Amino acid sequence: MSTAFLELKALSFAHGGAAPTLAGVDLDVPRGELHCLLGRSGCGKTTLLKLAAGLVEPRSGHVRLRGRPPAQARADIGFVFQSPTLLEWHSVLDNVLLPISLQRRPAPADRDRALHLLARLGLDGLAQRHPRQLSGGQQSRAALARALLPAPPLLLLDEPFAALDAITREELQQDLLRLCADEGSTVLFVTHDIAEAVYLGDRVSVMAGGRLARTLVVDLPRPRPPGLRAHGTFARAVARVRAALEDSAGVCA
Ligand SMILES: Nc1ncnc2c1ncn2[C@@H]1O[C@H](COP(=O)(O)OP(=O)(O)OP(=O)(O)O)[C@@H](O)[C@H]1O
Repeated sequence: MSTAFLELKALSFAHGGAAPTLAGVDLDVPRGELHCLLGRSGCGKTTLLKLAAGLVEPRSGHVRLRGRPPAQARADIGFVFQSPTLLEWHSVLDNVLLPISLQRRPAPADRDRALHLLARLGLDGLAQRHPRQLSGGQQSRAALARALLPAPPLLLLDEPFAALDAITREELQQDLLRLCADEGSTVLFVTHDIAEAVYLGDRVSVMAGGRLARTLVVDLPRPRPPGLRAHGTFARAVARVRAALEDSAGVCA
C-alpha cells in the first residue's frame, strides 16, 4: 500500500497521435512536501502538472491524490499556471474570492481570509483595485492568494514567478515557504531556475525527454535560515542539481 499523498504511477501521455510527451513517469510525493520539477523547455513539465490536476487524461498509468483520481479531488487542488490571468472586470479581492464564489456566496470568513492572504503577500490596500492597476509582481501575488484561498491540500505551481525581478522573486519564494508551512500544503512546483528549485524544494526531480531522469533530496535546513543563498552549502546544493540537469541533457530531445 502506497503512503504517497500524490502518486503518479507509470504515467504516459501523448498529444494527439504524436510521439509520447511523457513516458513511464513514477513519482510519489508525501504529504507536506514541496517537490520541484526542473527540466529543459519542452521536456513535459507543464503536461505533468496538467495530468496531476486531472485537466488531461493519461494514455496509460494513473494519478492518485490520497487514493482518488484528480477528477474526483478537484476541490483539493489549487493551481497557478504560467502567466496567471486575473479577471479584468473584477476587483483584486473578488479575483481572490473566485474559487469560493464559483461554488457559493462567499461568507464574511472567506472575505477575511482573502484579505489576510493579500496582506500576507504584501497587497494590503490593493484589494479594491482592478488587476490592470497592479504590477506584474502584484498580479502574481494575487494569483497565488487566489490559489491559496481554499487552503488546497495540493498546490500545482507552473513557473508562477518566472516574469518577476530577482528581489520580488526571492520575497515571493519566502512568502510561499511560510504560507505552505502554515497551511500544511503539498506542492508540485515547476521552474527553470535551479537556485529557486533548491531554495524551495525538499526534493528536486530532473525531467528529460518526457521522463523523470533523477530525483535529489535537498539537504538544507527547514525553515530556510536568513542568508542561506550566500552560504557554501547552498552553492554546493545548486551545483549538485545543476550537474544532474547537465547529465540529463543527452536524454532530452
Ligand atoms: N496542445 C499541444 N499539442 C501538441 N503538442 C503539445 C501541446 N502542448 C505541449 N505540446 C508539446 O509537448 C511537449 C511538452 O510540452 P510542455 O509544455 O509539457 O513542456 P515544458 O517542459 O513545460 O516546457 P516549458 O519549460 O517550455 O514550459 C513539447 O514538445 C510541446 O511542444
